Amino acid sequence: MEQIMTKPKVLISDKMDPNAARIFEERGCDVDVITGETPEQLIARIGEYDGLAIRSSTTVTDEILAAATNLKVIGRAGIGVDNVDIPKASARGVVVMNTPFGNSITTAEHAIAMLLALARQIPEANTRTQAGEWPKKDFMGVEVTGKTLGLIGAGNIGAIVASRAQGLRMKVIAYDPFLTPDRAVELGVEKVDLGMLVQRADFITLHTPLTDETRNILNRERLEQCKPGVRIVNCARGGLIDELALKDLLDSDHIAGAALDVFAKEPPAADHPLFGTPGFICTPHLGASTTEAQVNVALQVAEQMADYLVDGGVTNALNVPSLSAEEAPRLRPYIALGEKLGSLVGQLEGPDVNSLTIEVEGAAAELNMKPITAAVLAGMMRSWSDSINMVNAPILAKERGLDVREVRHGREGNYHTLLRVTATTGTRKREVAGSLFGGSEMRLVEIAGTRIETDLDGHMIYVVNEDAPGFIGRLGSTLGEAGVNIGNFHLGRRLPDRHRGGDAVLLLTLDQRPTPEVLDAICELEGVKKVKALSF
Ligand SMILES: NC(=O)C1=CN([C@@H]2O[C@H](COP(=O)(O)OP(=O)(O)OC[C@H]3O[C@@H](n4cnc5c(N)ncnc54)[C@H](O)[C@@H]3O)[C@@H](O)[C@H]2O)C=CC1
Ligand SMILES: O=C(O)C(=O)COP(=O)(O)O
Repeated sequence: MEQIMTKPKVLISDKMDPNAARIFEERGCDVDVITGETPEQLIARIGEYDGLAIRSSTTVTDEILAAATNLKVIGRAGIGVDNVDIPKASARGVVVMNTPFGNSITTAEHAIAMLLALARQIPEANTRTQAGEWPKKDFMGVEVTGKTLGLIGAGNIGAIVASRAQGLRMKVIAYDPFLTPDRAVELGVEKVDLGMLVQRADFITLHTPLTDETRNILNRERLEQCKPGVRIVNCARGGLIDELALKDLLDSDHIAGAALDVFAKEPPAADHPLFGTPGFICTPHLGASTTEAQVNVALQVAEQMADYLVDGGVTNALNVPSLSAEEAPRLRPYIALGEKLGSLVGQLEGPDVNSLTIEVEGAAAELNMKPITAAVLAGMMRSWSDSINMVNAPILAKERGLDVREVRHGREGNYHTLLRVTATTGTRKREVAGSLFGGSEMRLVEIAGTRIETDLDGHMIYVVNEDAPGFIGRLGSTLGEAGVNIGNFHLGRRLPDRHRGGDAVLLLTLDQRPTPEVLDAICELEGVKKVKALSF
């Protein structure tokens, strides 16, 4: 996908294992590690970077993205990406990727640690014992063996928590609308709805992302429905539980204990209502904080971001399809060809295009089409408006209601490999086709039903004229008189019969951009039906 020719520059804006910076350097990126900045400081700095590597302390807002004029990729060394405005990043053409597995064991272990800490009130017992007391009679815990654990969210972390809890001889029930019955059997958990979960669980642990659907999933009403004496662990995201309701229900002893690693606002205010509440314990978003997990996510995020910035490979992106670093070099010439063909139809037809068909044939039919389609769309839409790239082009195309079709032909054609783009407006249909010669050199091979063979490069003029003797001479003189030198000249007659006296198509490469006067003069030549200046 996007490949940059100069050395890519990456900013690491959150505390990250030093392996990340090492990998960036080894992969040929310049890297700065500047943590703890205010949003204003980040806005002032971000414009110079191609990549931004973060954890949860940097919030990437639209204001930051607006200032990030060179940014191509945001890499989250971790899982949750609720601190990144992904729709805005996509609209601005920035890839957002995370490391979906690197810290999952560590986070699951933290949830289990919190669960046991709640069951045996370890934090408070520790504090008071170290303060010189011997408060043995004040602490009566509960066993977890035989108790029911309710999982809200049974994805990667939830599944690990389930297996660890089963090791502790707990019965695990799970609420997750995307959990299939087969997967539930595989995990050894009973799938239940949320109402059932809160009624039955002795312990509840949350492992969902924070989304519009999950925000306040444990709201006051749900918390009130919980089994009296329930203990709740949240090592997922603040915002999943109503913190004030939690405080009230801890105070009334309806909830026996709550352990939060995450808060709705981080860091929480020093006078947060839950602080000091009996039965409440917390950690400062430490779920992912083990040496092992931090090395994992640092290595992975740096490799993934470097793959994208250096080779165009895309892994674990949340807003574009994946493209392996091995696939990227094979696709690169097709991406260049797709962009040029897209640009050609975009310049010829303008923004009235309402449907686009992209066909691949021969060697191209073996490839992943998504990046090629994205390249055609980017090439086409960039000819009408700025700041469009392969990341935001498919989204913008969808927003404008463009009908995009992909067709993969198994048939043998005239070319070893072929990419055909057909753009339709309300009144016209424009078809162009291109191939790669020698595996990588792009050629336009068909336009307006005419076989032709040219590169699309620099300043060009497209002319359709009645095929009659003397025309080429007159055209050459018109350009010569205007002091415009012709670099290349390609001529073809319209298919299918290519008969004399029909229309001819000319594509000329010029050494300079033709002025409007030159284009007018060509328009006035006898037999000219269409003239269009193009630039690539
Ligand atoms: N405290 C910490 O330091 C860490 C926190 N996390 C948090 O943990 C979350 C979960 O991580 P993973 O398990 O790796 O993600 P995952 O994507 O593998 O699993 C999330 C699960 O939530 C389920 N889900 C989605 N919407 C739901 C809903 N409305 N109700 C119930 N379930 C729903 C999904 O189906 C999925 O199975 C992350 O999104 C992140 O916010 C992750 C790592 C560290
Ligand atoms: O990976 C996640 O989702 C986490 O919440 C970990 O956050 P952190 O990288 O420790 O700031």
